[in-house]
Amino acid sequence: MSSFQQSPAGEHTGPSSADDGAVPATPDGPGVQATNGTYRARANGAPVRATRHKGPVELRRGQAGAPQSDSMLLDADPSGGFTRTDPWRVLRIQSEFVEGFGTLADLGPAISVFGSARTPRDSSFYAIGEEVGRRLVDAGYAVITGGGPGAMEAANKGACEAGGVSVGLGIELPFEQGMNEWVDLGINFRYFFARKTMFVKYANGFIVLPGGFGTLDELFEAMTLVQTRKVTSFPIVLIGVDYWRPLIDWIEGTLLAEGTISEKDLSLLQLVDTAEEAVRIVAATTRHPEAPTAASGHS
Ligand SMILES: C/C(=C\CNc1ncnc2c1ncn2[C@@H]1O[C@H](COP(=O)(O)O)[C@@H](O)[C@H]1O)CO
Repeated sequence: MSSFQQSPAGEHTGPSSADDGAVPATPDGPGVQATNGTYRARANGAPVRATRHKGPVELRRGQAGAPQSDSMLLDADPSGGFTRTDPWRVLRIQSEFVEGFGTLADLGPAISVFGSARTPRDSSFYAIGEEVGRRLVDAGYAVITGGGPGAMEAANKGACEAGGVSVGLGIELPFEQGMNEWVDLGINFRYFFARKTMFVKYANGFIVLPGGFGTLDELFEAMTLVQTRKVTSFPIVLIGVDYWRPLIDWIEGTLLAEGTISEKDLSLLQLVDTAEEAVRIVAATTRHPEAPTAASGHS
């Protein structure tokens, strides 16, 4: 038996030998799905009994047998393989931005505080982190951290205990840590880059405590964004002169000396030893905030 391929407009697009494959039940009689996904009518050319509409497209005879979008949506895909494809990931990434923007839009003035996930609770930098959180709240800022342990926990603790808005932007890691207990408004991210956007978009400046690769990554991203004027009026304050001095010396002695950065770029960083100085600098450099409270609504 022979059959023909037919476009939705009803033009014949060429012969084919068919009687193969599954025959979907359609309102107009049976059809056969071709390898290119179109449907062709059987040779006996079922008469047009109905026209199926699919958005702006009209489908008749065999073409009308194409599965409906709804039924494809509701059909279980036993493999679940599509969730490991890039188009699906794009949607997941988009959902992280939607969730982040939606949750943080009303946050008000905020400062992101970075620092090592490994800072012990009995360390002087943990105490300084707590004081930073507390002083930021007293100055009218919400405190945003990575929501993890160490310096992040310290800043969240200070902010929470001072009655401010304590935000944690957690990251999914192979070794599950969970959000520290001092986070009152937490969002978990799968993707570092989506999370990093939130640190910058919803903060008026950065305070950076001693840290490792993660902290350096966040610090250098912020410096690049300020250097390239992707963000403006964005103070970056490093706490811990002894810890950061060798890095600053290297930046000065090598990067500046070799001309890979300019004098102006170097001035992006401010180096201090106390929470008080750090908060004074960010407060002086950012617009004066209205004081948000922990009760501020976020939907
Ligand atoms: C490695 C350990 C815990 C990991 N947990 C983290 N949770 C949330 N955020 C994290 C975590 N680790 C790194 N970060 C981010 O990077 C910065 C700290 O990284 P560093 O390498 O420790 O300096 C921090 O600001 C977070 O945004 C505990 O063993």
